[in-house]
Amino acid sequence: MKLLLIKLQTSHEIEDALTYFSQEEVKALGVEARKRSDFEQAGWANDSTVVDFNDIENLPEDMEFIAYFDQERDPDDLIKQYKSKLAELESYGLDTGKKEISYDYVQDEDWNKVWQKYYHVLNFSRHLAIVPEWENYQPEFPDQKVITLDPGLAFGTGGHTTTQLVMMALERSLTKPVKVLDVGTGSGILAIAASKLGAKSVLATDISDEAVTAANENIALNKLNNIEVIKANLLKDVDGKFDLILANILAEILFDLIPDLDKHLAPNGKVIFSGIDYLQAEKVKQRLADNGFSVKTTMQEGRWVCLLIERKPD
Ligand SMILES: C[S@@+](CC[C@H](N)C(=O)[O-])C[C@H]1O[C@@H](n2cnc3c(N)ncnc32)[C@H](O)[C@@H]1O
Repeated sequence: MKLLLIKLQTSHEIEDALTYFSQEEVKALGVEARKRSDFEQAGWANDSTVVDFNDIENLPEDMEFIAYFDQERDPDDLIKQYKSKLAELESYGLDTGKKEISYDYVQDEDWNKVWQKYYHVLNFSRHLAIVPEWENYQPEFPDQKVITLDPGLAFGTGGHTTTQLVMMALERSLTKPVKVLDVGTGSGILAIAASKLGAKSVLATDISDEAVTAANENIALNKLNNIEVIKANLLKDVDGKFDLILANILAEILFDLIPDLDKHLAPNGKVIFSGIDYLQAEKVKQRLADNGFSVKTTMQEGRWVCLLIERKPD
């Protein structure tokens, strides 16, 4: 089987936005970014190494972004969607670079190698490490929890800033064994992190069948028996109340979730929202305030904002 590659010559400034768009909106199987600065830094980091740029094949002017798709997808339609995304990002004042878009096909075997080449151990924090199924890792601390992961087709390798912000917020918020709800679980990474950090039980939901399958596989890989995965649209098919609700989904989707939060949040419950572009953070905070919630902590890395939320005091 072959894979379709959509290649963009663009600017490193929009790597996160393109990654999110590719995985969330046009459902790429995976993405890869080749940045000129990575090669330059390789030279600076090892001062005995001389990096001859002429030796690097197709060295991008700034960043080459590649998104991988099933060969059945229509390249012209995808190019149209990427063009309109670039125009939208440009309208926010972002640098979109050369904006050249082309497509190509590669054999699937090559893709598998690429996939594995780009996912490595993430020694994330004092308490968590994310380890691809095909790598070996010895924890840096005897009690560091290891999350074994094969992200498959679902979002959530641990590499994305929005996921990492939730993992940090989880470490801060999970101070006792409580009931957790992970909305939009993707690969299951946050549900697994919550369970390994001591949650009593976790309900993980996703609207996508691929995500439900990937999450169940990853839960089995990690031998956890306190996580249930269901297919659901936000909180619509969810029963019960939870002490901690996590949702790493785009702001547009979080807006639909906010009105149902109160019904599913236990007394003294907490909520963690991520996936919010900083340009939309104030709007999300306002919507939360209108629904009886207040933001206790705001975390930001690059463009991405993560909110730690509680009910407004009476
Ligand atoms: C950005 S990914 C987050 C994955 C993972 N939780 C992480 O933090 O890495 C968002 C996930 O939300 C899911 N999703 C999108 N809209 C949804 C909805 N209306 N209801 C439930 N899940 C949804 C997507 O399928 C995707 O798996």
